Amino acid sequence: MHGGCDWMDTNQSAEAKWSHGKTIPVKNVQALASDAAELTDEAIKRYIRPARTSDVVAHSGQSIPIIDLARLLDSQTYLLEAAKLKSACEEWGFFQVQNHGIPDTVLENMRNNMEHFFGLPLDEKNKFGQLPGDLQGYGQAFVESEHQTLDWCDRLYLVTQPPQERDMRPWPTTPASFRESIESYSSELMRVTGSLMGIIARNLGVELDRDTYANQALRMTYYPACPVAHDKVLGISPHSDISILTLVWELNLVEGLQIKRQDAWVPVKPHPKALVVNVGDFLEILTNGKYQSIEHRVAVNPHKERMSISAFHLPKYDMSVGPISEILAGGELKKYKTLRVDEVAKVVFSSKLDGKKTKEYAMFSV
Ligand SMILES: O=C(O)CCC(=O)C(=O)O
Ligand SMILES: [Fe+2]
Repeated sequence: MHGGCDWMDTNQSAEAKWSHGKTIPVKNVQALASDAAELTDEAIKRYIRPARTSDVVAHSGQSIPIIDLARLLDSQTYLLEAAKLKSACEEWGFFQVQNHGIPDTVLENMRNNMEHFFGLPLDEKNKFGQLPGDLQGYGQAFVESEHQTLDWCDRLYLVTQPPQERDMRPWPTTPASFRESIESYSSELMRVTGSLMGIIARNLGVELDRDTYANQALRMTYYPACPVAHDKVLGISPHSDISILTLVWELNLVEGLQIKRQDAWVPVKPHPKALVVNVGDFLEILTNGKYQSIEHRVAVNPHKERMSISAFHLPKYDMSVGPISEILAGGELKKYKTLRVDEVAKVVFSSKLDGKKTKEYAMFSV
């Protein structure tokens, strides 16, 4: 094949991969929230959740473990820090990573560009909006019905790695340095993920092919302040991530993320120098449940907007993932089916966020 045909083929295959998830378009939340007079009971009724008994927020001072990447990479301190990582994966499924080595300039550029982008007028942001049938771009996700409760956030979602999977159309060109910032941020996060996954594999006593975490997508989320009924509204519904590993940067340090632990919601305090890392569903499947993905959600703030970037690292889409035989103890049965990654993605990306969806789908029934 030559010239134009090559380009078309590449473009079509990127589109085909991402058209397997779908979402119903809904109103922009930032625009709704920006006009106090607009925030009538009628306007926000689609965001209001029925009260739930499991809504206890733990304020007992529990906080997720902190892992130091520099200590993990230093042979003098490796053993102790790797043991901490092992227990964080087994006992919590969530931890913070400090000393990740991402240059301050990379983080600052990304923060400035993201703030600038979300501050643009709606029609400017919509130039990079989702097209029908595509999840990438500026918009929303996980809306499967006209009746479901909606999340109080807007998102910019982009497939970033490997580079040949990129569709550049929804990558913003305003501000001018945004694409370059995304590129640098994305490769730094790939490096951190590679280091963590190397040690996670050693802790598990297995070899993990890099293809297992070769795909990366960034979800940049903007949660407007919610001056009315903020205690009945959520920024993101309870869910676990489909990924192998997710790395979240709470870039303006506003609280909101809460993780489910022993039936209470534990707030995660943003740390200025750390990334929040969580075990995803595919890592749970690979480890036959030794490491579990944890349900989490985001609460909204009545006065402050919140911004975060989630970097999802996933296996290549044409891979099949199931429990790794080498980590099954003698006689241990596989609890999860072996499924193609793109098939699981299709189910998860076309339905509303609702608890541990992948697990329901992938687990053998007992
Ligand atoms: O905003 C956050 O802190 C977390 C967002 C999240 O859970 C997600 O994007 O899957
Ligand atoms: Fe998440």
